[in-house]
Amino acid sequence: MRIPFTKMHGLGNSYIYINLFNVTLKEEELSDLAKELSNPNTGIGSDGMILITPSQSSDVGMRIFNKDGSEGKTCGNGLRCVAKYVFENEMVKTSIFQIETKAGNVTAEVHGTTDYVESVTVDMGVPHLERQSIPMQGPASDSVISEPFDVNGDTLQLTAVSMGNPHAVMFVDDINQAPLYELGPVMTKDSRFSEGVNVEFVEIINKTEMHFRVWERGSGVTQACGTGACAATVAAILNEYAERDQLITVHLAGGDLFIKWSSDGHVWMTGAAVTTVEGYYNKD
Ligand SMILES: N[C@H](CCC[C@H](N)C(=O)O)C(=O)O
Repeated sequence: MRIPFTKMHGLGNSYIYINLFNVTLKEEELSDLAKELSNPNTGIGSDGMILITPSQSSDVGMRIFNKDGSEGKTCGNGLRCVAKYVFENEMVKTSIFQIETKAGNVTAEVHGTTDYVESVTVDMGVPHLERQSIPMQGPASDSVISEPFDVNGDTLQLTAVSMGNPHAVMFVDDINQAPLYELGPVMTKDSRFSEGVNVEFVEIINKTEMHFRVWERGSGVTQACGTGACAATVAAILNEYAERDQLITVHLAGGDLFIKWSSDGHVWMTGAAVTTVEGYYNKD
């Protein structure tokens, strides 16, 4: 079976995009297909697979699968690339439109033309802080803001934020010393996070800038994580390192994202989206 695909990335966080307006895939095959396409040796190579789907409630829908075949609920870098793709392919008629995700519908605005969309702004909605929304073990309505979290013999100060997917944010003095590889794989599977967690380390530079690194649930270390950058900005503001309504520059390994947690509660993310490959994948 020849499957048409587009490989795109947001700051180096790459996915293989399949447009289900043109292709039919079996639900039971999706997890294995994501693993297969993500494999750099026998597949195409990416952090996972993203499906562009018809939607009853929005202009289009998006589903994200991690490298290990697990399905996430949303994806910031993915949303920007989906917005670029559907606008450039004239699947939507306006530069502002809705995208349905498993974490709810979001509004995207593309910057550019149908010939070339350079960047995209997405209203990522309202973050959720209660343990039950992360989800995280403990009193359901409590939030977790710089709370002690014992792991691997260390006690870390952890802030938990859901952007529709779960994030554990820790602040460090030097991002280059962040224990990403030591703690990422352990925390992402810690039983206190019943659905796993995306693990982020942040070094505050000043009130409007931070360094950021991520170990993603289901994909490991990636170059960037859009929902993670949103979660890190919310965590920085909750810990009074930054302020609401300010545009925060998040320096990720793959580049910069511009995030604002506005006083109406919504988190706004702006950043690049790049198409690198279009082709056909020969599936046995
Ligand atoms: N890279 C994505 C996040 C994927 C999240 C996924 N790892 C999960 O929640 O399982 C982003 O740009 O937001």
